[in-house]
Amino acid sequence: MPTTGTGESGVTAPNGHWAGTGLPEPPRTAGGVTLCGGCRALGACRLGVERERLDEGGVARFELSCPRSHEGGPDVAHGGWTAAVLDDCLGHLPLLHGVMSVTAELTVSFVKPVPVERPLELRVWADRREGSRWYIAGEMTLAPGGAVLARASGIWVTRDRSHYARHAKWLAGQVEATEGQ
Ligand SMILES: CCCCCCCC(=O)SCCNC(=O)CCNC(=O)[C@H](O)C(C)(C)COP(=O)(O)OP(=O)(O)OC[C@H]1O[C@@H](n2cnc3c(N)ncnc32)[C@H](O)[C@@H]1OP(=O)(O)O
Repeated sequence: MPTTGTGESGVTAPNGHWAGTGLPEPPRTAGGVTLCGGCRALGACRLGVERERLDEGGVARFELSCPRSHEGGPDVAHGGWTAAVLDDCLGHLPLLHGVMSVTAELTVSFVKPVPVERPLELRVWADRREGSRWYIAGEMTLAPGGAVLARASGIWVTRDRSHYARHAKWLAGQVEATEGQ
């Protein structure tokens, strides 16, 4: 992934394009975390993902912790945080292969309460690929000891650059149709 250097925030400014999409590469933090639209202004992942990498076996590994701002019950994560971070990290597996995709289905098992502000790990792998569909699974564990806290699996569908333009066109059509009512 070509880059133009690292700014003061540690976020690497991209100058390349995702293979096959024509879309600009998203920026990455010093920890290698690809930033989505909402996190770019902050220069950090708001879900608390600190590091990400692809290991030799093709498994994506993440270091993270649940920020206090996502506390649900006392000292434990809101389930919405757990689902969101699993969606985000599972979707980063195609990204780490230079492929853009969107979540089509996601199933989450909440195995144990997730403590806030504790080091966590997440492993993500592809069970199989069929055409444009990636069948991805992952497991969140407590960093010391490796107790499983949550599991997720789902389907990601690869997209090309027309995805968002197509959406904008579809939305404009919906708005136009309701304005005429
Ligand atoms: C770091 C940067 C990260 C950036 C990536 C972030 C990734 C995410 O956040 S993903 C967000 C959550 N997921 C989504 O928004 C996906 C929404 N769903 C979809 O786009 C589609 O259902 C999708 C692509 C999964 C379906 O794919 P596929 O199964 O191949 O079905 P396909 O036959 O092409 O389309 C199914 C329906 O969706 C519609 N559709 C597909 N793509 C689009 C689109 N871009 N715009 C509008 N409608 C669309 C089709 O027209 C069709 O509609 P209908 O049933 O009425 O004919």
